[in-house]
Amino acid sequence: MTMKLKVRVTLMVFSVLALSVFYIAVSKFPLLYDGTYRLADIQLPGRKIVDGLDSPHIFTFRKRLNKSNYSSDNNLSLEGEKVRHEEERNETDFNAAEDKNGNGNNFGVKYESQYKFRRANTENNVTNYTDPLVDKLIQVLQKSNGIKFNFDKNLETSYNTFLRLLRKRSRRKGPSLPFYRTYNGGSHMSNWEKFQKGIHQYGLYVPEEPAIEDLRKDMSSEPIVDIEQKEGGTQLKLIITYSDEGQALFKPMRYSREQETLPDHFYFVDFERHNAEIAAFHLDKILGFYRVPPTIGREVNLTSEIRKLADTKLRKTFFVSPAGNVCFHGSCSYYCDTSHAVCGHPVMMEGSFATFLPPDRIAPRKTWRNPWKRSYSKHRKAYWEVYDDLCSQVIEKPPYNTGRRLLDVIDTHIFDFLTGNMDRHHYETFSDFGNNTFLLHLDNGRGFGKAHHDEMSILAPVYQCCLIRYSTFVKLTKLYMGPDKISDLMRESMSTDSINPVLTDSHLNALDRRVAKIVRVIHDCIEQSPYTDVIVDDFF
Ligand SMILES: Nc1ncnc2c1ncn2[C@@H]1O[C@H](COP(=O)(O)OP(=O)(O)OP(=O)(O)O)[C@@H](O)[C@H]1O
Ligand SMILES: [Mn+2]
Repeated sequence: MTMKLKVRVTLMVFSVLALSVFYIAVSKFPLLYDGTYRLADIQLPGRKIVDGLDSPHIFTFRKRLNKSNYSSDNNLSLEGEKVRHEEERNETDFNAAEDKNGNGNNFGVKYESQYKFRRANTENNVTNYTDPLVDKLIQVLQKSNGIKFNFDKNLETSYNTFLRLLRKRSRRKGPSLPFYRTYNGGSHMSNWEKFQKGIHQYGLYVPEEPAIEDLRKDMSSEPIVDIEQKEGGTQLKLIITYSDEGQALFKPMRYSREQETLPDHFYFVDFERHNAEIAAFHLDKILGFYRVPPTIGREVNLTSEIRKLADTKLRKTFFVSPAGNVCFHGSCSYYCDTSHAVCGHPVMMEGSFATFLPPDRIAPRKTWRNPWKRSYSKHRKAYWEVYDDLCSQVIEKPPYNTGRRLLDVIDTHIFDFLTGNMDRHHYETFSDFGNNTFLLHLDNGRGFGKAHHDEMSILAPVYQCCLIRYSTFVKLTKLYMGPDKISDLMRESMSTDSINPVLTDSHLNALDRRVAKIVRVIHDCIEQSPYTDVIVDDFF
């Protein structure tokens, strides 16, 4: 036999072998491969069917939209739009859609009804959430790819070790901001400078960087030397300057930890919670995202630390309430009048302090409209709340048609589902890093408002796209399986904050429950399509 013929025969034998292995795998695990799967076919049980984009139904709907002034969502103007809150104030119907009865369909509620959890270990107020279908998914994944999904082998491994091993396999650090590449801050670099210098293409910081913990300590102890009201935004915020010239964004405490969002309040009239901002930092870090600026809690003396440094305009808004507490309301576009004042007890007030990002001239940021933005109207639903095919439109358009962006938006929604934040109208990126960069998770104050309710609709990008980043999936599955639960990791991580306990036990417990629910949504997706189409690495 000639050499050429030998190669050919070997190749043929291999192909036959590979085909038979594939055939056996498919017949044994039908769950794992469904050759008929297309993105447009995604249909979760109990939810309204939306056929492909060419469906006459959708077509008629589009026409109706185009005739009206609802069209903003339809054009998918996804780039660079500035944050606008006119929607809230004027209740215009930006990004809105209406079903035939004028109510919209809340898929989240329908989705909810399908969950049946088995609760175990209810001692010490601790609840484990298990779902037999999630357990089955984990077994199936392990059988089909024991290297990628080696959960049983890691059964005893702590979550933090698991995270470290996972990070070893991925890009950990990218290039830093151009301004900081050559900057070495002279003889002494403060921790906030080290933080800013450490911002890189794939995250705000790396967890190994000691300056992050030191910066958090600085923010809770450094004397405050200047304050200024933050322009823009809807709620009162102050820019704090410390004696080492570092700056932080201060959000005052309005609620006690136990105060839940009022049942009749929409997400867009809910006050922000300072503890939600702090908890969001810890949650983001535990999830290995590193997309929330380091944030701490601190008690300030309203008279000697704030009023003393206020300019005349801000000082005029300070007063003593009938209860004898020092209050102020500042001036802003929305919640800044006597009836929305924030008050100390009697002069001390808790707040959240988030490290300031580098200013625009050093690190300009780009603001993007979230494709799954809500309607910000009490009468209307957003398009994606009524129809299920938004993802197939988004996935066609830059920057979602390539690179990491869509997976990042899905991560953001998973993060928001865990905190219960429905207020992700926009997100920001650093312009210098282009499109292949992480999304900043700023403005998390509307999370942790309802401990006993899980808002499934926040997961819409997950169940409408049926996509999740591999690393996010295995982290959540690890948290589901233990031994470390997300509630315990959060409790531990937040224990050093000076306003500890940051979250009530009910909110911590909710995190465990929500982790199980996310993995269950992924199970439902994999029931419809091959797991390799659902659990993906950065793609395209
Ligand atoms: N850590 C930070 N450093 C620098 N700028 C920040 C930081 N956090 C937030 N910002 C900026 O401040 C603006 C307002 O902050 P935030 O969104 O938290 O307040 P808000 O009152 O909820 O605003 P909005 O009503 O627009 O949602 C944001 O658009 C963001 O660009
Ligand atoms: Mn906001």
